[in-house]
Amino acid sequence: MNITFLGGGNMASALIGGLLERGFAAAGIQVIELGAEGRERLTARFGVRAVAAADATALACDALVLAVKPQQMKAALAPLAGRLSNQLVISIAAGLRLADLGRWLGAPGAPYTRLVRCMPNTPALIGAGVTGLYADPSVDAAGRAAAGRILAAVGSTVWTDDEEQMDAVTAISGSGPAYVFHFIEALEAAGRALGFDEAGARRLAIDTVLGAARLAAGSEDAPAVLRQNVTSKGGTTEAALASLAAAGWHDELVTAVHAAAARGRALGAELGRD
Ligand SMILES: NC(=O)C1=CN([C@@H]2O[C@H](COP(=O)(O)OP(=O)(O)OC[C@H]3O[C@@H](n4cnc5c(N)ncnc54)[C@H](OP(=O)(O)O)[C@@H]3O)[C@@H](O)[C@H]2O)C=CC1
Ligand SMILES: O=C(O)[C@@H]1CCC=N1
Repeated sequence: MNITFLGGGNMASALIGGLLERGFAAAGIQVIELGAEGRERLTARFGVRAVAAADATALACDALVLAVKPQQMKAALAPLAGRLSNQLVISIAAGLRLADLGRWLGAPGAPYTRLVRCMPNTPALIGAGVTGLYADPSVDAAGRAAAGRILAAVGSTVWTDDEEQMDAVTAISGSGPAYVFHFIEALEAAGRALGFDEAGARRLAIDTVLGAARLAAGSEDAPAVLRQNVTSKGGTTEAALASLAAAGWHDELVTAVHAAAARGRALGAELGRD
């Protein structure tokens, strides 16, 4: 499979690194990247062909991965409009709907429909991402399998057959690493306040999150059961959880995820208007 990336920033680099590690050949990967520095970095790091604009060689691919910022997408797709034959187009952009991407990519009156919308996350950088995927109903099983293979190179995959759920995926797992990093920051700050130096507090915080996530991933017990296993009657955890409950922490996090999903929907509506 030959893959071309439109945009060669953070997420494209994560995906390319994962694909190469999984045995995809560098010769089968190209990147269309505006920045000269970015192009040099991509070629030096991955040995892939990087070009400033979509030439015929870049478009002679099986899959085109759209990896520019949502706000950059319409302008980035303009030079491609009406030039695609049957390439599978995979967007990783937050918010943007397939109908709008298809309109921007197609010829007048003939929207492009061989489209898959995905939402990976930054742990993809170390092959530990999770990606939600939604395919236009016209995409055949081979197209879905190809998209799944590309994203599986950087972690696990979860399909949905409802495009609206992609805003939920974005809010839960796309943005999710930021919530976890924020949690680590708070645990580290607490460690500092309780007398540890930065390195010690950070080690305790990060390894706690890492260990708990690995335990949850490998356990048949639900996270609530694992939490109860830590919580001794009349003990320290119970005191902390009571304090979190009084602060409404659980509900606040649910509200925050709703805010992210709403922002994804609004972004799609705003950017898709024209
Ligand atoms: N960051 C995250 O956690 C996640 C991001 N995403 C999505 O991934 C996409 C990419 O995000 P990210 O990698 O963080 O962004 P980056 O800004 O790191 O990468 C985008 C790249 O595209 C380049 N670019 C801009 N316009 C064009 C163009 N017309 N033609 C070619 N290249 C262009 C940019 O160059 P320049 O810098 O010069 O503008 C930049 O190098 C976004 O749509 C985002 O919603 C998805 C999941 C998680
Ligand atoms: O914050 C954002 O909009 C992007 C999408 C998911 C993670 N980062």
